[in-house]
Amino acid sequence: MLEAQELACLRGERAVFAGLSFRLAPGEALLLVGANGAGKSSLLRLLAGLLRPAAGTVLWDGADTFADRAAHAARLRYLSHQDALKPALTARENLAFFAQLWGGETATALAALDLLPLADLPARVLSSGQKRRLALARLALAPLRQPAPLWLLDEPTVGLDAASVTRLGGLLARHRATGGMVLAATHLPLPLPGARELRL
Ligand SMILES: Nc1ncnc2c1ncn2[C@@H]1O[C@H](COP(=O)(O)OP(=O)(O)OP(=O)(O)O)[C@@H](O)[C@H]1O
Repeated sequence: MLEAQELACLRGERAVFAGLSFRLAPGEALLLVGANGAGKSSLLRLLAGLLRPAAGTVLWDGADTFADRAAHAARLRYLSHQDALKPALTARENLAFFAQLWGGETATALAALDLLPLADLPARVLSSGQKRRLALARLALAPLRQPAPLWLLDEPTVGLDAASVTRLGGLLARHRATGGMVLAATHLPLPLPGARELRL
């Protein structure tokens, strides 16, 4: 169970949000919506442990996530709005790096986002939607050794074609069916049936 209690966020000198509380149980999904600058990306960074709240706490099964940042990092996958790819490495090599860290099958993950035909191209030559698919393919590594129940996704569908959005929808559904949780910031429709909405 993830629980945010009375969170406040400061960026620079500016208060972005305050008094934010919510809970997320296994299998649930939360869509973060709101205007540009409302604080959606900031909230995801805060939940990922990359930014400290100005006030309030983030709890995992009742324990403060900042008390053991390594344990928290190991239970989550954070996809920022940047794709975080090494341009000189091929698509397969980019994913293999994360497979070594987390476990999971590179070929299976490539197939999940229909990237096998592009697997041996350097990431720098991929189109922007193809790069986004490669970033998302990390979610499909599905390692048994170190499963990550909490997925934090910042604008995951930007640049994706309709077929890729459907593939991502399948990935999200399978994750939730096995007790995974999803928090996604988006301005676009996202295939997350039954998701609650948190407006910032
Ligand atoms: N490193 C930073 N230093 C100072 N202010 C920042 C920093 N990062 C973000 N901000 C400010 O924090 C506020 C929230 O930004 P954030 O990126 O969380 O918004 P968002 O809701 O994700 O926006 P968008 O819909 O445009 O992606 C904005 O006003 C932004 O200018």
